[in-house]
Amino acid sequence: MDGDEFDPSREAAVARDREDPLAALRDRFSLPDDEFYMDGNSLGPLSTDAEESLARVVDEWRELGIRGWTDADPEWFDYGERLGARLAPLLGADDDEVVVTNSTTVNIHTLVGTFLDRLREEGGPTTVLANDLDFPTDHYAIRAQLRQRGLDPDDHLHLVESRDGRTVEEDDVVAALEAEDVGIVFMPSVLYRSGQLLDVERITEAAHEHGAYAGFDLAHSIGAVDHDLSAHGVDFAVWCTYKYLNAGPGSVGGLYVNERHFGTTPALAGWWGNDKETQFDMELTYTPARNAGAWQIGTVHVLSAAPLDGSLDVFAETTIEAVREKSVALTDALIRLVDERLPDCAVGTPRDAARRGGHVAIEHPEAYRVSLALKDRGVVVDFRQPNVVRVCPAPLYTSHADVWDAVEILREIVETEAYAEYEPRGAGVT
Ligand SMILES: Cc1ncc(COP(=O)(O)O)c(C=O)c1O
Ligand SMILES: Nc1ccccc1C(=O)C[C@H](N)C(=O)O
Repeated sequence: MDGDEFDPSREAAVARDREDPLAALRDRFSLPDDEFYMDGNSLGPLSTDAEESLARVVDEWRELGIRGWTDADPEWFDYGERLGARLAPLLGADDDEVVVTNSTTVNIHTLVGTFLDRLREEGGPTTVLANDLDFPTDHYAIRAQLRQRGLDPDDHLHLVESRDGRTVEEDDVVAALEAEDVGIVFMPSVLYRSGQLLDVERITEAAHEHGAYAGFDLAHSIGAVDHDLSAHGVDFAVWCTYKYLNAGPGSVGGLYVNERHFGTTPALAGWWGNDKETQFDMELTYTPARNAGAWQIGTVHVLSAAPLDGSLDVFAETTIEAVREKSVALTDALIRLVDERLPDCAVGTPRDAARRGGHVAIEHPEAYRVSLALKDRGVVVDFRQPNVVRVCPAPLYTSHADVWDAVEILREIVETEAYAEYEPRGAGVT
């Protein structure tokens, strides 16, 4: 972050918005005028485009019934592959390396399982390297896959430990690869709490130098950060589509498999991953598709994939590089405003844009109650244990003025201790 010439005034924020090439896209989203929606890193908002693509499938279901598999436009039979190809430019991948299928967690199961099986065949180490700040579901899935192969997860899941409780040093990932026999490095692109962006290229290179496979959970970067998975030689990746891709609650996830692994038998096989040419021959022998589609399991979830189709029409009006550029500008402004105006809060997100994803972790000892006070005042954010308010100025629908106004509301809550009126945290979704 350059230390110079940031004008913290609201007028300057409005002036930045006037120069914003993405400003018009905001109108595509259903967002109340009196609300600041800063939780798109958890659940993106509805766009008219997503609503239309969902309505289209419902109409086709009504009008075509079973014929929709072949006669719908687009046909449902290869809905997952087609959406995968539409996502490929956001990932720096070839069309057939990407498929929209399953949930992130299921995709971790099948891909970590697949590469553990490969390692066994190759006689490599069946150990997975993750980190101690991961989103829990990643560990649950990895540990379950190890257990299913008779491997003790306490011995076979190794964790890189964070030095500061916020970030993971790539140097420590490399050091772990040097010190231990690792079979699979599985890391997030962006840490869900602090928003740190890890160096996917460096981790992949280091993994390969040490004979390990490199897989990534892109849940917090897809749609906000540009990727170059194929150029970096990443082995596999997974993500969800309900955050920055705005495809709706529980929308279908996605996965990437590098083309050099095509033909590998998926750990969780099912007929939807069979070669499309022979799928309806109903052979009892499974023939994996020669593309990422092989990692599908059962029938494509057309209704919960449909909103993504429309959502990608919004992305098609810009480039992921332009989206990333605006995202960096917004998070930069947010961090500077917190520094300038909120002396009682700390920023838990790296200040170097190259190490930052699309959201900012604002730390305060009363973060939970602060998040409730913010929501009550129309600033939709979330709280993450133990002291983080996550604020996500998602670039497709957030302006610099929104960021300025949200910081002002936060300043007032913190300065007047307005959070004191709220109950401490109990159970439930935060
Ligand atoms: C890094 C990460 N992985 C996975 C998930 C969730 O996976 P799923 O969509 O399977 O619930 C989340 C958020 O819920 C996440 O932040
Ligand atoms: N899928 C959800 C369902 C309900 C509430 C939150 C989520 C999230 O996605 C949380 C998010 N992954 C996080 O980074 O905390």
